Amino acid sequence: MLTVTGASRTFGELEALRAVDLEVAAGERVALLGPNGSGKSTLLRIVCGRDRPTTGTVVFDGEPMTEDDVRVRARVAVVGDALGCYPDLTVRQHLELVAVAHGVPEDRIGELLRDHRLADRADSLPSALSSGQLQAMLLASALLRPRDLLVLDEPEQRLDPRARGRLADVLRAESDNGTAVLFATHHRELARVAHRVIVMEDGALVADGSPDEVLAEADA
Ligand SMILES: Nc1ncnc2c1ncn2[C@@H]1O[C@H](COP(=O)(O)OP(=O)(O)OP(=O)(O)O)[C@@H](O)[C@H]1O
Repeated sequence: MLTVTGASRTFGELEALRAVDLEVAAGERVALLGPNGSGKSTLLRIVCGRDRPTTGTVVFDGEPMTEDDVRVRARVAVVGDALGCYPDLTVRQHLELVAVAHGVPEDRIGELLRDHRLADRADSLPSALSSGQLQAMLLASALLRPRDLLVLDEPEQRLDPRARGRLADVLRAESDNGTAVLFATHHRELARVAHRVIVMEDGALVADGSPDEVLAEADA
């Protein structure tokens, strides 16, 4: 589904990504671990078409990704920033907007609100939500729209342990349905949900293997 080859990204003198190669297959769950500033978000922004590599290529479903690629906008769901949040729309209106924009029926909205413990906040504005509820709304929005690749940047942020458990279930169900899932996390237990864990350091991929292999090595 996704092939990144030799992707680098520099910001002035800083090499935030150093010739990264990465493949994620349909139905695969891949976790990115690594310290603050190691390049995880930079890589995720590039794979979802929100930034371009300074050098290297990104191929999505067999086609080179272009700037502001319509295919990517239609098929890649992203959870990772609050940019998708309008201060004057309620939680339910956000989901309705996503449904209309992506041409999907609105009949799953109620179920998503219930699944993500937002049913009693459906008529609240984002400013009245807790940070965990806001994160739940962004996740529910991504799950309402069509997607072949789901990209999540630290989706566990601000979630309590039960909500984190639901997130782990969502990630498993997504890839069981054939969606490629790529997520950055600082939470090792969430990384265990992945088929493959990749560790980044200083802009480079320094380990890639099963959760057992990679996390045992990281502990050593
Ligand atoms: N727009 C930008 N301009 C300049 N430097 C940037 C920019 N975006 C990222 N960087 C730098 O690139 C490096 C990688 O940042 P990135 O956000 O990818 O790290 P990360 O692994 O996601 O970190 P964290 O775990 O803290 O989220 C950092 O040194 C960061 O300061």
